[in-house]
Amino acid sequence: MPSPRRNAEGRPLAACAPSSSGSPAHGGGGGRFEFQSLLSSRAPGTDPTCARLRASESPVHRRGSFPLAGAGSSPALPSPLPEEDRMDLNPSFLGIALRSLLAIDLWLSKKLGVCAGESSSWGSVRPLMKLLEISGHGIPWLLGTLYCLSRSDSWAGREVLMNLLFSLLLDLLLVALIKGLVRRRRPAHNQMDMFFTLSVDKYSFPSGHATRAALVSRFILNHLVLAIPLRVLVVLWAFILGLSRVMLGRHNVTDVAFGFFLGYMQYSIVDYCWLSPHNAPVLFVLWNQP
Ligand SMILES: CC(C)=CCC/C(C)=C/COP(=O)(O)O
Repeated sequence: MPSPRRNAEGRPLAACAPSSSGSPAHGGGGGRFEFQSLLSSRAPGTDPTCARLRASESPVHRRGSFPLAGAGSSPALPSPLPEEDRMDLNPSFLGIALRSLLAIDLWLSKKLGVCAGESSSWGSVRPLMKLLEISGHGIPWLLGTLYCLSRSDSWAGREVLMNLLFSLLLDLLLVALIKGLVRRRRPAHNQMDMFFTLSVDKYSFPSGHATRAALVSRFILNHLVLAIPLRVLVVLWAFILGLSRVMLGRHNVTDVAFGFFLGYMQYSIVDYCWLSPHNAPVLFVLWNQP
């Protein structure tokens, strides 16, 4: 005989989720996530699910809301809850895994945030980290690319720079979009003293510096002929820039990890949509106008 399901406090849920319900609670309900009850930190008194539960536990409510039982004939029969409530109460493996990952992320990010303030354990390195921050900021990269474009006198150079400009703009757009959608706050230990930010930059997921570092370094490695030591330096710069985001307390580790992934994928998009005088002649002709 299967053992009754249990809620987050280990209490059996058999009364709320009868096994005859078709068991949507195991994720069969159209692929819906089930971790709402795990992620919810609402006080019991304010949680509508809890309110419904308490009501269903009341004998008065039970009798009145289960007409098939007949008034007084089966007072112990539970009232069936709407399907979505039963699913909410069932902690899934995915929910537990996500919560654990989040806890590790927050713990590790706090540990690594050693330059988050002047008085932090590595506070003396903070100015250096802030210099690195500027090296991955969008403004110098955009201005630098525009300047080089204006100075470039070869078609090949102009093509590469035009695509770098397109990459940087695509990156800004995607990062702003995701930050606005996810709205994850920056770590509590971060000091918001960054150079030139947009309004979405109050959010931390994903790290814009990490996406830019991955995108630009992949771009450079693919389009610039560099000696091996310089190629290593480019990769090191990207990695240290990402690490410095966590050390400065600007980001959690997962913001940077996802940022690297996103930047890497962005380059694939740029490569796929590569702009050239053949497929985007207007751009190149316009740029050549006096
Ligand atoms: C205003 C422009 C052109 C870029 C903003 C660059 C910026 C401030 C990104 C935020 O980076 P993190 O998400 O790594 O903190």
